[in-house]
Amino acid sequence: MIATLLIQHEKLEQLPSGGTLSPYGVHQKHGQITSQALQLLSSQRRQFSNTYISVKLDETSGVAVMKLKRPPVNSLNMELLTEFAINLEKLEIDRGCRGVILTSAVPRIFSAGLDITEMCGKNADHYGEFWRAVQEMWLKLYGSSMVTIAAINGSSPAGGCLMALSCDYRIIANNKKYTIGLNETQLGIVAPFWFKDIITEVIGHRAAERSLQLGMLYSPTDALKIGLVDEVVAEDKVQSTASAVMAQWLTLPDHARQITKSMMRKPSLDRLVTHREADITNFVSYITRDSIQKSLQMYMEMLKKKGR
Ligand SMILES: CCCCCCCC/C=C\C/C=C/C(=O)SCCNC(=O)CCNC(=O)[C@H](O)C(C)(C)COP(=O)(O)OP(=O)(O)OC[C@H]1O[C@@H](n2cnc3c(N)ncnc32)[C@H](O)[C@@H]1OP(=O)(O)O
Repeated sequence: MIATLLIQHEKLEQLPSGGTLSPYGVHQKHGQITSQALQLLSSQRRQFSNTYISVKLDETSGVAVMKLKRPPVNSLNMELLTEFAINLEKLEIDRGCRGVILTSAVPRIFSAGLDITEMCGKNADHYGEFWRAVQEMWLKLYGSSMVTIAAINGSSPAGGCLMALSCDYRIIANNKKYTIGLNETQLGIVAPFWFKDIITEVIGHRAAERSLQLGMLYSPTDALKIGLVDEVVAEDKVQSTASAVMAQWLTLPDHARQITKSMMRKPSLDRLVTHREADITNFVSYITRDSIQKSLQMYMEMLKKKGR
């Protein structure tokens, strides 16, 4: 028992921020074994935090709450994406964790999507690396065997919406100021095929086509109408509803639910895995076009003007 706890604890040790998946073996910390064991036995919660992600795992329920914490808008830069993938992988291999609630620590924003500055004025190698990190985040989240619930406590455009769409269930706060959707065309860019596939899976072909062509951002109630979210609840009930829904989902045997989830999601995952390198090449050649760089720069300027 103690040995198992030790292994789990060491798997969940805080990693250096901004790092890549590093081996964090079970034999690293012999000297601390006794105090770690005692600490673990007296506590039902484990927490770890990187620069842009914090995780709290409740060992009693087996549910982790993962929060994005990159003010002002949780835009997804390379470091955040990398930390996200590492933390999710750590939870994935932790037997004590069966479900993850994804939410934001930044008031009024779930995530503003991909960090546009990562896609402007950089070189091709950078864009390639960035896109690989975006793919990795999605493969890990969409492909997770855990129950994943998005507790959407703020606006969630583009890549933020993709994250929410990749979860098993979406709960959004009832606030007209919050919007959610894949608005890429409004930036003058195209949503990648796997963004398109996932929104189509969730809301159906007709709604997805309209939504994607017009780059639509929906209020919570409109998002509910088209099935982009599963539930709209009062702002102060988002987390408790997420916990209640999670508890319900966790009443099912993991094995049956996981295989079912995998059957449903495998075709989309396989499509990206098979075409991963081509997708990166395509992204790099697209994003380096002068016209696309200009569109993104203009969009950033518009955002900055609006903020003044
Ligand atoms: C042929 C086929 C080829 C296929 C190739 C595919 C290529 C496709 C590539 C990429 C897909 C793109 C996905 C994306 O996710 S792009 C990002 C889209 N995101 C948005 O449009 C959201 C933009 N932001 C907002 O609408 C708002 O900021 C808000 C609603 C999220 C929050 O509003 P508010 O609270 O009023 O904050 P501000 O607008 O004042 O913003 C504060 C601060 O943050 C900066 N900022 C906002 N969003 C981003 C972002 N996504 N990236 C970087 N920075 C962002 C904003 O500029 C302000 O900065 P400041 O003025 O310096 O303070």
